[in-house]
Amino acid sequence: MPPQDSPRARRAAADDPGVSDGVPEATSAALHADEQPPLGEVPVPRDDNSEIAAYTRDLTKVYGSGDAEVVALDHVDVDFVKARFTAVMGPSGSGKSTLMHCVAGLDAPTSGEVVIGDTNIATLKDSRLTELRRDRIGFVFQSFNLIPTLTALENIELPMAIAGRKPDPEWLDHVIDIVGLRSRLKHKPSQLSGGQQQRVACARALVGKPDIIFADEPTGNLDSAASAEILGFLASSVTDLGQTIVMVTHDPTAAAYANRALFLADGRIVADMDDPDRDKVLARMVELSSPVDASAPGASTQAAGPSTVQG
Ligand SMILES: Nc1ncnc2c1ncn2[C@@H]1O[C@H](COP(=O)(O)OP(=O)(O)OP(=O)(O)O)[C@@H](O)[C@H]1O
Repeated sequence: MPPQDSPRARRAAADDPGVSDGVPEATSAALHADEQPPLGEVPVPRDDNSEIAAYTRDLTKVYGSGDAEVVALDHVDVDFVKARFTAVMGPSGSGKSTLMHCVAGLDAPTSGEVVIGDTNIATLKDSRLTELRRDRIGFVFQSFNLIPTLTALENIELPMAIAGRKPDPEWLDHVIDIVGLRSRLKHKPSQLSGGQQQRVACARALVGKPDIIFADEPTGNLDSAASAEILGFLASSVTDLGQTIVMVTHDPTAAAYANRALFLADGRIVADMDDPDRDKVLARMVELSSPVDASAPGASTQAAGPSTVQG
């Protein structure tokens, strides 16, 4: 797995020339602290954002009003450090999709700041926001979202073609090789398996070298073998290419491919786990979805806490 993502390791990574070149080195692995804070105790945000791909401050999203009001995000502060793979987890309705949509500029916050690189997207006009999404953000969706009438290669090139840009041929070649699609480039999506279609979507996201890729349940429509392939590919694009990825998932096995798992409950971040593995993630999910029984052995005394988080 890629280098660990503890706050200390992340600070070290920020000073690491290997990371600032966009390719993380393994040096921060040794700095990983294996301890997880209890539920609700999460680190405060960093003040040095030099190596942060995206962050939010005081991000709040309220849907509806009056009796119908729903606070989907409740003053969320989170940093996504460059060249790291973050899984966003939490019970249904906890705010995962809303967080992703607000950070990706797909939905407007009610209040607060969302910054991609050095651009506060809350202040952008619609046309600039569309450009930013096209040029600096990659998306991978559960349903692949490929154009059925275009070949795999045309789908990969589409966002850049819309932007009137040509992909760097060497980089395009490299991406095609890493996703293993060379022999399928002329196939239409209907002639590809689900896993191959998702590889096309991953290549499409990677080819423009975005600041950050958002993956929304990328393995939700895949069998376990194809899921493992896609998750392994996403993880290696972080380790080998220095890509930053934020993935919303319900699946603890998928989260175990990430460097870090954030847990949302009621629109707040209530836990921040470095080096997630399936069992640790499952245990947190169980804690989050069951009422806390203080008399239970080993029960956490806090059900939820501050939504401030360091990336
Ligand atoms: N367009 C909307 N209008 C009103 N309420 C909404 C809207 N979108 C989301 N919500 C509400 O906001 C809260 C957070 O929803 P969100 O979809 O972000 O949760 P989630 O964690 O992604 O859920 P799931 O895991 O079920 O996809 C929920 O209570 C949801 O009902």
